[in-house]
Amino acid sequence: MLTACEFLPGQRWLSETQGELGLGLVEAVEGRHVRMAYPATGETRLYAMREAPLARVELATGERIRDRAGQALRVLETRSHDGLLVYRCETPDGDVRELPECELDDRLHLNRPRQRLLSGRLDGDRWFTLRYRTWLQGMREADSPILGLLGARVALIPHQLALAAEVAGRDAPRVLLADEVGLGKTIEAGLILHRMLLTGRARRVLIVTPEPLLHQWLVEMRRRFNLRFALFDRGRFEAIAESNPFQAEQQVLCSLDLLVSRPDAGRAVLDGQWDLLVVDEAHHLTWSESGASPEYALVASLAERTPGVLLLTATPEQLGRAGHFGRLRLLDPARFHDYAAFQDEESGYAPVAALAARLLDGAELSEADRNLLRALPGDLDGLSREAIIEHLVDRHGTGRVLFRNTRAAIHGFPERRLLSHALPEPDVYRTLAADAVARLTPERALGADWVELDPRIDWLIATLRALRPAKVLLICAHARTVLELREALLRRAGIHAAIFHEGMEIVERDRAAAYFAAAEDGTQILLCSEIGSEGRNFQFVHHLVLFDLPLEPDLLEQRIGRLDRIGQTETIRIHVPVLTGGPGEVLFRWYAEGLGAFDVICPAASAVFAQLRGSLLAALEDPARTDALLAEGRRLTDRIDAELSAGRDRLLELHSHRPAVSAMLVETIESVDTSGDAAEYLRRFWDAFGVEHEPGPGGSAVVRPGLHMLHETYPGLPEEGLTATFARADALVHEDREFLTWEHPMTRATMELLTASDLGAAAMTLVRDGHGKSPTLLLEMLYVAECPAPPDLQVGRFLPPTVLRLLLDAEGRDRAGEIAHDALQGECLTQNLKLARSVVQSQASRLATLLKRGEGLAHEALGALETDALARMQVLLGAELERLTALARVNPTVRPDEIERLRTRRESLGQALTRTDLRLDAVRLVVMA
Ligand SMILES: Nc1ncnc2c1ncn2[C@@H]1O[C@H](COP(=O)(O)OP(=O)(O)OP(=O)(O)O)[C@@H](O)[C@H]1O
Repeated sequence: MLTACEFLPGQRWLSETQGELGLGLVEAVEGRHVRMAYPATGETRLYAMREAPLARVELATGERIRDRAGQALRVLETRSHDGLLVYRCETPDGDVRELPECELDDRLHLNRPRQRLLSGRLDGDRWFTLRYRTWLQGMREADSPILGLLGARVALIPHQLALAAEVAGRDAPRVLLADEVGLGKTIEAGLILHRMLLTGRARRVLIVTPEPLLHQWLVEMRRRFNLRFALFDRGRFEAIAESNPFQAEQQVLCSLDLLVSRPDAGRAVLDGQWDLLVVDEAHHLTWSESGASPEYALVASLAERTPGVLLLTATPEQLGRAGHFGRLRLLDPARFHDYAAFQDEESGYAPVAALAARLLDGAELSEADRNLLRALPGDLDGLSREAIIEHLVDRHGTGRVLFRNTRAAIHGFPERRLLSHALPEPDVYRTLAADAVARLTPERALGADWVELDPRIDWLIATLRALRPAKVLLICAHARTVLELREALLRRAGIHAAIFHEGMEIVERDRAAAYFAAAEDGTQILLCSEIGSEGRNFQFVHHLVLFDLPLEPDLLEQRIGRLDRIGQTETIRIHVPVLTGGPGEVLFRWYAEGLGAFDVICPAASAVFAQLRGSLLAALEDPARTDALLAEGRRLTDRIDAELSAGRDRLLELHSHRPAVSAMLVETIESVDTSGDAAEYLRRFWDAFGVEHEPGPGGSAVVRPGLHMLHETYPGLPEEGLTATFARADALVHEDREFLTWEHPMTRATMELLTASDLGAAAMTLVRDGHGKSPTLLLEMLYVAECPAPPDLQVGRFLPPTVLRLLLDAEGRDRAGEIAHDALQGECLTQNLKLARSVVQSQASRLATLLKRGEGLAHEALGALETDALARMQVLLGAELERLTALARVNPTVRPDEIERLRTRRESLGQALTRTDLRLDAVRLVVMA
């Protein structure tokens, strides 16, 4: 609002005749004169107080402004102290601060649609239309099920989308993502955090990974989600002078090793005030009833003080069930406090899972099923089959905390083929190695000479030659073996190999991976140690050599998972050189015949291993026991497989993948992808703004800064320009092209640029509809209702910034329902200011009446909007609360604090939703002639 009042030094005023001077600042009052400084232009003016063409600047609640440092703010409240104004403002991050008026941005353009229209300061018609579309798009996104999922550069893989939507929809999710290796846990975590960031639910995010995976995460977050994480290694940690370096960044990626090995880093990270913690390869966090590793202890402390926690592991039971329990305990210590009780509980899931499965298959229910249904807590009578299944899945087991998708449930994965090669075990291996386990990697007992007598070397050379030019990944247990193998291949056969092991710096490893991946002059083989290759992506390779075999079945799965992952297009050939007659052969047969773990993933493997570990070790020492071991292994595998698929795993599978939900998500994203809306919006904006764009190769667009752009720069557009695509398929193939969607930072900055400025706030159009009578007027008004609230309340789900469009005819009737905005396209009168101004002058009093009438109508509509939003919020949160409370009675994985948070949220939302701001955002005069 601009008001008249007395002049005082420090006040801000605006020149009514020379708006281009920027905001004025009263420097001094000298007798009857006032001296006004205009810091934006460096000018000073002296005015006679009585006739100064100046208007006092007093901002209204809800106005978007900036301070001198450029920080974007929204006004929450205005207070006056001795004639000077202080604004209470909110930053986009939800922080609240005070801003004295003298700190206002000197270049502040006040968005005054009314004044602009009446003074004939008009923008092009297309800006008005863009403005309207921007608000409409914001409303569309607010409660969209695909928010955060749409803009990721990923193929639409159903189980990932459903999982991400479910987890990101929770208040402070704490879950273990345990999909089988290579099914996309990193992508799932990325989708979850992308949505949480876009909705404001998370701002400070910490990702902790093993050191070798740091760079891969950095790249995946950047290229797939446009998220720029700050990578903290030792150097960076030391280089930041702040007392807590982690406070310097909002999104941080760092290694668990750094946090554990440096006490100062560990302390600092605990003070980081994170909203969301992601821990990759969480099976490294070891726990047993008698103690925990330092890594575990650190993550436990972090998890205790961070509301959202995502733990990722493909092998949740690596190192046993106790470790698995320990990881669940990190997520919810209150629920998982007693290991024995946990084990008991798990054994009770089978009948419930069987019932859920029968319901799912549409089978007739037996009397026993019905009895079980009746015996289960909660009133299931009268519910549909789908609803009963949902209840069963939701209310039993670790369902809400643990997600595990399997290849068996997802389908469409390529096959694996085992190619074993029997080789004689050299005599010296038998005598030198300390015991049978040591003989599994016998070369370690010998010096570097082993390469001269080990038959696996010649076999490897011959195999590589036969497979040439196909790429081959070799994995073995030890880094030393990797180094010696490389040398032997070079010396004996002139074969260059890239290497990858835990002793290498991250940069060296990335270079090696790139050297191997290069299609033309890359190496044929990459030699990896066990740890060195964990979590890495090598799906472009189809041949895997297991130079030795690990004792732990989960490690075998991790190894095969380097190739057997999303994106693998061919049958995977697994080559195993087997040293016959010794423990190597026993272990090979154990995997091949006992567990059947080469051809497909063996879900029972870790449980069978835990039970038969002693027999396996005995057979390694004494191969004569092998047949008995294998028979026992097969029997146990079959039994556990059957139990798992009937019980725990079936429940897990039903809960981890909801086909109906994922189908809806895929369909919705595809329809937005194919609508071309975002492309059309951006192109219109670029044309209006002066950004150059032209068709590029293969349907792409080449975008460059134009010579006469409205502003000097355009957000996210480098001087040299960029190539962009609007097509998902194209974006997946051409990673060098920006994937422009509604969620891309460039699109979001464009939308912000429009709504935060006054572009298109006043416009005038001449529509010639040939009615032959004297011209008539229509006044189109866009009101925006905004509900100020901290971002984590997510008020936008119920009342997003909402545009109310009014179209008043000369008699003040609202015709918006009859005449759409798009139907009123005509001749923009911006170019003919003389005509525009004469229309305004001649209609000034009618316009004033219409504007007033519009305000009344908009306020009426606002009341309805608030009532409606409140009712929807009560219904939705009420149902969520009811569900959680009911769930808590039967399934203790629901944490009491979850329920409490939801309750508090409902209350705060109830208050916030009655404090909506309403303002006129834009106005357009349509002359019908
Ligand atoms: N939706 C997707 N679109 C495109 N690529 C994907 C998608 N999901 C996964 N991928 C690719 O598949 C591979 C495996 O994904 P990811 O690394 O997320 O799996 P993971 O389950 O974390 O694997 P690991 O168990 O080895 O840690 C990666 O190369 C990833 O980029």
